[in-house]
Amino acid sequence: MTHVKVCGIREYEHAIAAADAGVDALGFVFAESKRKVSLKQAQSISKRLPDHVKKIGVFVNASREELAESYEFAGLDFVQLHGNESPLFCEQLNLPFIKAFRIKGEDDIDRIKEFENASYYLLDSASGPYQGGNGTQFNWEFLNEKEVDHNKLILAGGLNQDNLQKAIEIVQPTMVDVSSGVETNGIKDIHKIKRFIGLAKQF
Ligand SMILES: O=C(O)c1ccccc1NCC(=O)[C@H](O)[C@H](O)COP(=O)(O)O
Repeated sequence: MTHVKVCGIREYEHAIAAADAGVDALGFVFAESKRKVSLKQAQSISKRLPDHVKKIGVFVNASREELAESYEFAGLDFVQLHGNESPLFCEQLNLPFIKAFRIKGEDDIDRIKEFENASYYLLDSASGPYQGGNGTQFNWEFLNEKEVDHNKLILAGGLNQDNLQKAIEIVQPTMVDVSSGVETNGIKDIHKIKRFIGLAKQF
């Protein structure tokens, strides 16, 4: 069964609806974004959620100090790194981390090898103006010839209820990540969240 992460959570009612529908992880964006939350907002949501739902903080080129403080303050289980964080920076972090990769071509997938101590690798699209959450898809076929540990693979980028089944069949990730695909007019939509989670759990 494929695990599900819903990213860009800003409201408790969306978080608890996702938790009740069986979500495995929720993402709080601390980087510059229309989905940005404060540490206090994230903490207030995070502490009311069940322990089995993993809380993930999303960052772009944050300092070690910011990552460590945010991890503690907001009760995070992982930090998710969407910037140019180097393998050395990640190795010395001493926090459970997910490294995000923006995939333009097959070669971008080879960079995963440099981050062996990542808990997960999140593959996202490179198209769109932001470092993540663009609602755009990359070519999943790029993974075809690659030796990647699928138990550590999170697929992101433009997923929605219409392309989810095909995405899971082609990529076989351990987890799928969605943000734009469960929004209506830029706001999380509880019906879409529930439908997406229910669908992912069938595969
Ligand atoms: O969601 C954002 O606004 C964001 C901004 C800056 C860095 C990362 C961001 N999101 C990270 C995620 O994990 C998203 O869920 C992922 O990029 C997929 O988003 P989408 O294509 O909208 O489903």
